[in-house]
Amino acid sequence: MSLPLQEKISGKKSLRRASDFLLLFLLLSLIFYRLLHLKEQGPVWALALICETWFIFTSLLGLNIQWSAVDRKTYPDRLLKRVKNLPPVDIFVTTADSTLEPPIITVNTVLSLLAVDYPAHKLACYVSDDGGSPITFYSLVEASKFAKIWVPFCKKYGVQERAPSMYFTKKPEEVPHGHSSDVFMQEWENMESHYNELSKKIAAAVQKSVPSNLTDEFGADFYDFEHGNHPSMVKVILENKKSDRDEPPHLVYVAREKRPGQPHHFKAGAMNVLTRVSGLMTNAPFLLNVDCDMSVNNPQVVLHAMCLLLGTEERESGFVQFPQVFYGSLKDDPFGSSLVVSQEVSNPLCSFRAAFFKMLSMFIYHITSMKNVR
Ligand SMILES: O=c1ccn([C@@H]2O[C@H](COP(=O)(O)OP(=O)(O)O[C@H]3O[C@H](CO)[C@@H](O)[C@H](O)[C@H]3O)[C@@H](O)[C@H]2O)c(=O)[nH]1
Ligand SMILES: [Mn+2]
Repeated sequence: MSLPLQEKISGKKSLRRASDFLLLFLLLSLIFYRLLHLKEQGPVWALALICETWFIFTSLLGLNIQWSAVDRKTYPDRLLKRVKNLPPVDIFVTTADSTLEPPIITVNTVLSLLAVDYPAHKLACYVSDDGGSPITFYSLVEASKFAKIWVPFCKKYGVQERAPSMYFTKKPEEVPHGHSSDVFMQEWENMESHYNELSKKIAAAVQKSVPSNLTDEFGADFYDFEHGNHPSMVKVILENKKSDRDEPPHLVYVAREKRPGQPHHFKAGAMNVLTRVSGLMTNAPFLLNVDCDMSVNNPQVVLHAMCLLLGTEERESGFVQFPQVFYGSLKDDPFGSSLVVSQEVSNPLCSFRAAFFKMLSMFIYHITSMKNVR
């Protein structure tokens, strides 16, 4: 019998459940106490009562979700042995404003995704640019040239952090197993200088606001692009022809049509367009959705997701949500902006970012909701 691709690990929950019950009991007693003295205390207590009731309601929802929470352990090595023909995955990256979301950030997100440990010809990365910005497009074209050396470097040395801006923040502490120190250091320095060059080119393009070499090679299409009023544009930046194992995946730039007065529905609208464009181009059965400022910090992320989506019992799963780790937050996170509690403890729901989806499940959902409407 073959070993499972994933295992559920249910920890001991009795202590946790007892403490949740105690907390709930205390909160309900508070509400009871407020109700008892509401008449004497007046409107301030009424307001407190409303707030506390809402708090208890949301706590109950959280309690409901975490009641039978389990940890899941996934086994990518078993997956690679068992599934010879891994399914294609379309990756969606959304960006909306080249000023608020500097292109170098989007570029790092895209590079980290292009370099994941998965057969490159099975991956296609679609970048939706709601800003319709030539700078973003230019940055992606430059990044695609860098990807041709970055992807093989990451795979050769088993780099863990595949967003170059993260990887080059410090010198490597050790030489990857089985490699010569001299050769590795030389390649590392070479790679770092190429990345610095890429960053400089992008910074210069941002400064000038129109990259000089956009005029001929690719710029022409952006000439009549007016912000918020332009036709749609789809450009294939990289095409993986399967000829070379180290070749990066497909990379496609998409700027959807925008017209004044037409609602564009923000990220949801961009995602809709991406499903249509990818449906015509690669039509993968799975998709991964990432915001432009999220890089991948585990190169096996797609394999881990596939362990959950391709198993037997897991056929029921429609999506796999990964937790997020935040960089650069304040020490001890006093404002809770890293969402540690909501992601890891109380609320493992789908946040529509850093999540894998099974296309078929969305399709089925669509059909069922259509039926309901009728
Ligand atoms: O018109 C738009 C607006 C936003 N985005 C993209 O959507 C993502 C999220 O938008 P952002 O403004 O960064 O919102 P956040 O608060 O950081 O994101 C959270 O909240 C959003 C809803 O407010 C969700 O859509 C996101 O998935 C979730 O990460 C980013 O990649 C944007 O580039 C677009 O593509 N088009
Ligand atoms: Mn954001």
